[in-house]
Amino acid sequence: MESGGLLLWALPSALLLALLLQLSPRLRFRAKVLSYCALCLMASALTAPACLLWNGGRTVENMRLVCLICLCPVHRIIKNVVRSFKYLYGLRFDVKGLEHFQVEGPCVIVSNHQSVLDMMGLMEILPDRCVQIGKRELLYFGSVGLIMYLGGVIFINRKSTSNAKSVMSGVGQAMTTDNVKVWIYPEGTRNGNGDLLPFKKGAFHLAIQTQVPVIPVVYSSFTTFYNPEKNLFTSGRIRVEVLPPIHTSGMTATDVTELCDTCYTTMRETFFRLSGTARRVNGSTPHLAQ
Ligand SMILES: CCCCCCCCCCCCCCCC(=O)SCCNC(=O)CCNC(=O)[C@H](O)C(C)(C)COP(=O)(O)OP(=O)(O)OC[C@H]1O[C@@H](n2cnc3c(N)ncnc32)[C@H](O)[C@@H]1OP(=O)(O)O
Ligand SMILES: CCCCCCCC/C=C\CCCCCCCC(=O)OC[C@@H](O)COP(=O)(O)O
Repeated sequence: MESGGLLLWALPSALLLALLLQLSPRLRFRAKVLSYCALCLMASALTAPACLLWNGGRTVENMRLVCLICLCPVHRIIKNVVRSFKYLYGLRFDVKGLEHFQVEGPCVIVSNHQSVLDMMGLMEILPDRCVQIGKRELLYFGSVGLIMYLGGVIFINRKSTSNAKSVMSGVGQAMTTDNVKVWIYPEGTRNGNGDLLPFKKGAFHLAIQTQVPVIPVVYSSFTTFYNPEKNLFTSGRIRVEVLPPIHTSGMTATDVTELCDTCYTTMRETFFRLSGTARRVNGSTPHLAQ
C-alpha cells in the first residue's frame, strides 16, 4: 500500500521534472552544470579515502596512484576518474604536442581557463608530478577541496599579492628540490568569452626565478558547446595544443614582462587558430577565420 502511494507521487513528479527540463533551456543548463558539480563532489568523496590510505596524506603522488579497484599499476586515480567524466557529457579532446612535456626536470605549464569544465581538459593531459595553483576559496568546496588538498594543489590568496608572492617563492624551492611541475592559469580567473584575458605575471616570475622552461598549453574555445549566457551545454570537441617549451635560462626579473607578452601573444594566436575564429578587433565579436 505504502509503495503504491510512493509511486503515485514519484511518477508524476518525475514526469513533471522531465517536462520542465524539456521546456526550460535555463533549467536544463543548470541541471547539467549541477550534475557536473555533484559528480565532482561524489567522485572526490569516494576517491579521497583511497588517497589517504595509499599515500597517507597530501602528496603529488596522489595524482598517479595505483588503482585499488583493478590493481593496474599505470592507472592514476584522480586523473582517471576525472578523465572518464567526458563520456557522460559527450566531450572529446583532440590533443597535439604532448611530446613537449618531455622536458628534463621541473617546468611551469601555463594554460587558458574557460570554465569549471577545464578540470576534464587538465586531467586529459596532466603530466606526472604536476601540481596546480588554485584560488584559496576552492579549499572550502567540500570533498572537491579535500581531493585538491590531497593531490597537492597549492592554494593562494589572489587578493593579497604579497601572500601569493611568498607562496609562489616556496613553490619555486619545492619545484627544484622535489622535481615537480607546476600548472598555472595565468588569466587568474575563468573566462569564457571567446578570447584570453591579459595574463598575470606570477607564472613568469616563478619560471625565471627557478630558471625552468615555460610550456604553454591552449584549449580551443568552448563557446560552440558551452555558453552560460545562451544556456548552452551540449556535446563538443575540444582541440588542445601543447606548445614548445620557452627556455628561461639566463633571464632575469627584467625579462618577466617580455616573457609574459610572448606567451600571451603566442597562446592567443593559437587559441584563435584552434577555435576557428579570427583575432578580436577592439573587443568586437571574433569573425570566422578565412
Ligand atoms: C576525483 C574528482 C576530482 C574533482 C576535480 C579535482 C581536480 C584537481 C585539480 C585542481 C586544479 C585547480 C585549478 C584551479 C584554478 C584556479 O583557481 S585559477 C585562479 C588562481 N590562480 C591564479 O591566480 C594564478 C595566476 N595568478 C598570478 O600568477 C598572479 O600574478 C598572482 C601571483 C596571484 C598575483 O596577482 P596580482 O597581484 O593580482 O597580479 P600581477 O599583476 O601579476 O602582480 C602584481 C605585481 O606583482 C608582481 N609579481 C607577481 N608575482 C610575483 C612573484 N612571484 N614574484 C615577484 N613579483 C611578482 C608583478 O610583476 C606585478 O608587478 P609589476 O610588474 O606590475 O610591477
Ligand atoms: C560542503 C560544502 C559544499 C560546497 C559545494 C560547492 C559546489 C561546487 C562543487 C564542485 C564543483 C566542481 C569544481 C571543480 C574544480 C573547479 C576549479 C575551478 O575551475 O575553479 C575556478 C577558479 O579556477 C577560478 O575561479 P573564478 O573564475 O575566479 O571564480
